[in-house]
Amino acid sequence: MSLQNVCRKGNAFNLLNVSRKVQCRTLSAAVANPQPKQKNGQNIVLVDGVRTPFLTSGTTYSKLMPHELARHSLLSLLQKNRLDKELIDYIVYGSVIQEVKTSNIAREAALAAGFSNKTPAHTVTMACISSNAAITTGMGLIATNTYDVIVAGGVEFMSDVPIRHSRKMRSLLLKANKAKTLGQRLALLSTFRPDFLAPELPAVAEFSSGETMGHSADRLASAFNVSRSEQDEYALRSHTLAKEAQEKGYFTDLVPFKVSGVDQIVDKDNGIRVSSPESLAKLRPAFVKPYGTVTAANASFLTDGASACIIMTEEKAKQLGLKPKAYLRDFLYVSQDPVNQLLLGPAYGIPKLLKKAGLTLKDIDSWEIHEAFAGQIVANLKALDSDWFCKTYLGLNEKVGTPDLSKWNNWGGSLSIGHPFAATGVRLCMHTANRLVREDGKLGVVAACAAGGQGVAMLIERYPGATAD
Ligand SMILES: CC(=O)SCCNC(=O)CCNC(=O)[C@H](O)C(C)(C)COP(=O)(O)OP(=O)(O)OC[C@H]1O[C@@H](n2cnc3c(N)ncnc32)[C@H](O)[C@@H]1OP(=O)(O)O
Repeated sequence: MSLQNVCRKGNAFNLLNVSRKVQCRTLSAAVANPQPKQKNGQNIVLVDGVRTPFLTSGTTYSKLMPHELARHSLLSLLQKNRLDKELIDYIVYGSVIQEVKTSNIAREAALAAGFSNKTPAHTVTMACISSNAAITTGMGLIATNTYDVIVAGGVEFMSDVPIRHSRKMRSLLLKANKAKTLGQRLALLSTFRPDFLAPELPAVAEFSSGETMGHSADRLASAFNVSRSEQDEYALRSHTLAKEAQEKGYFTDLVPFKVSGVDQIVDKDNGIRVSSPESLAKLRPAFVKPYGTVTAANASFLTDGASACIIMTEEKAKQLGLKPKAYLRDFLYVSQDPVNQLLLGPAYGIPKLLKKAGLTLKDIDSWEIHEAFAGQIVANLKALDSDWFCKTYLGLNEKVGTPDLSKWNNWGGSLSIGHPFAATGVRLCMHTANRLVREDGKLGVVAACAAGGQGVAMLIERYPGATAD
């Protein structure tokens, strides 16, 4: 049976009904009174995290370089928490579409921020979960007693992406560089053809299949029978909740940015846009034309932004007199077929994480799930609520069920706040930590899909006495 059939086997999904009336179902592995434990005996805490305002690409950040955005997140993190640079043992930073001049952007941003040249830094890349990978790399370094205090973050800069010469042109230029005589150069010149000039533009696409993320999301939505109106409804929910959270001042992870050469200080995400259902319905498909259902409004948009957080052992935080936001309790990565299941990371990761931690859906107080596309999110929810999907692909005896949507991305998500690929993971963790405080919860789950058919799920627990500032 193919994914195309799964939707026909499940109930129609209605976002508004689900959000208010959902009944959480238990995982078969559920245990009573769960108490997440740290496996290595050391509690690792998320002390705090910050981000630049997330801006649609081509707007106010467009003249910067990515390491400058990253620098701002690093400096703001230290300033906000009144920490000395010398305290930081190691920096791990994520980046997806790399600026070739700053390929180890962790190091370049650290040097630009004035960190000592004795502070090592490396860059990780794992598509849209790169800053999750940075955080969990940091957790590993702490767990092995290699370092005590880690800064983890990520940056993405879609306003300027590397555009390459064609392979033929690159080959010609490299040969010309090595040519020793005028004759050799002229001989090479005679091989030039006008089509060599066609540039290679980067695409937000899967290398193994060549398919764009948007096209794949459209196919996924169709496979799970997610209608256009369900997608628009979800997108509208995301923008509405993000606007509310923005107006209430909940985005305390956001640090204003004075961009050089720009008079006004950037102090808000600029992609949040609450539209009417009618105007959303009028938009044309963005990827699969003319019949696709993914549009510019129900897709995450190309975004510039950077984020950074600080993690350490609980013991170290106590020594330093810091007040952490949360415990980083557990995490895992999943990977699956990058063609037909490219964006199903949460559907694979959430059940596995809950099982590992001995928890059920109803134990989770805050869900922070990356919204690559509205259709992708609804497809993941349908997958979790499908007996067929859970039995066939997750090896479970029954469906996982639907998380309580009244606890789901309550401050909006990547659709509305923006998705600077490698910076999103820290934003998800910080929104989880801050929501647990404001919503008086204990446990939160972060989950995200990523290119390559991969995904992450993380378990976060509110720290006693944490504040949401
Ligand atoms: C694991 C992962 O995360 S995978 C996800 C990775 N990310 C991606 O793949 C990025 C996907 N997004 C994109 O590529 C781009 O944002 C696109 C192709 C969807 C849209 O790009 P653009 O066409 O440049 O978008 P643009 O902002 O111009 O919007 C197109 C139209 O939609 C309208 N629109 C956009 N958002 C909204 C909205 N929320 N409400 C109403 N109208 C909207 C715009 O006003 C515009 O209308 P116009 O043509 O009348 O001016």
